[in-house]
Amino acid sequence: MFSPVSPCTWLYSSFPGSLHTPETECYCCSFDDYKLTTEWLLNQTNHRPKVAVICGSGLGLLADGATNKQTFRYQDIPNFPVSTVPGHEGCLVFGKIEDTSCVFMKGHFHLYEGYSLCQVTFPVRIFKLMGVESVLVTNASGGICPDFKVGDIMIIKDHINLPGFAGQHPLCGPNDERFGIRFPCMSDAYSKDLRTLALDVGSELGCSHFLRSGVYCMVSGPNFETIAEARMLLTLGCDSVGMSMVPEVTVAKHSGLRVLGLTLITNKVSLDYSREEKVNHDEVLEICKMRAELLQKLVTTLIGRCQLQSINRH
Ligand SMILES: O=P(O)(O)O[C@@H]1C[C@H](O)[C@@H](CO)O1
Ligand code: HPA
Repeated sequence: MFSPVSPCTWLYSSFPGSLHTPETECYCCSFDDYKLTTEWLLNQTNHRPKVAVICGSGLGLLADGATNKQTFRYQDIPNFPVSTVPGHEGCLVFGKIEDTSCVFMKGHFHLYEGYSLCQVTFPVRIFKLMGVESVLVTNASGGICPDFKVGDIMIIKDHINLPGFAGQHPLCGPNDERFGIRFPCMSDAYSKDLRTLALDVGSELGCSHFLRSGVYCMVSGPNFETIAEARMLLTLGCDSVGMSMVPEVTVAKHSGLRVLGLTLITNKVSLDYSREEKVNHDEVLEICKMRAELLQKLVTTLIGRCQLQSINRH
């Protein structure tokens, strides 16, 4: 739709229009904001990523499988929000998986941190402008489906955008046709080819018994669900619930990126008033740590296989 911007030589000593300031609470990013950040990054790195991996809570280790790495802290990248949640390191890592040039977000942003959805999804449009074609989004979530176990990995086949129903939607506001159309179709947000590939790779790696497929629901957080809310989500057809991912997926799909979503079931959501266990973020991070190595293997194998099957190329 538009050609990637060429690298500029201008170096930033300050970041005019920075999104970090409190007065930009309801900030809506302009095309120039995206362009400025893209040009800055293209000027700082020789990597030209085709795949972006967004690492959710405690999953930054996914970047460790890459070679020839180059790292930027979010606070050093013009216009980038910064991570405020434990388990989100807050840096962008460029590197290679086999022959595929990738960019990893070690940590992403949430509505509950006080960021606007424009800020939450800001990196996705930067990736698009840099030439990325596929986005692999990962996060942690609670299992609603009674069959799910802690440690299961759910391949997302669809989502429910609960904040979107209440007007918290990343595509609200003027539509920029340079990114995508006003009314994008979301019925195929998660690429069928990539989901099939993930299942195949998972079975090759011997993890079929904890690989699931299902519907993810986003809530705003930051509190975990009440039992009545959890029961409502079960009735609505949700298999898991979390506090992220849907805005990034929506913006990625809007701009024609291919999407794969993987969510790690870190806890079972209470559906029963007699259940004693109480979920907390430390437990979420603990399960992420337990599964990180396997998820890393799954992600790196998938990226290598994508290249072989040319799934990255449209
Ligand atoms: O960034 P993700 O969605 O993986 O983080 C989950 C949701 C909350 O941020 C946090 C709750 O423990 O983990
Ligand atoms: O149970 C949960 N609910 C919402 N978000 C989550 N992220 C990890 N676990 C959960």
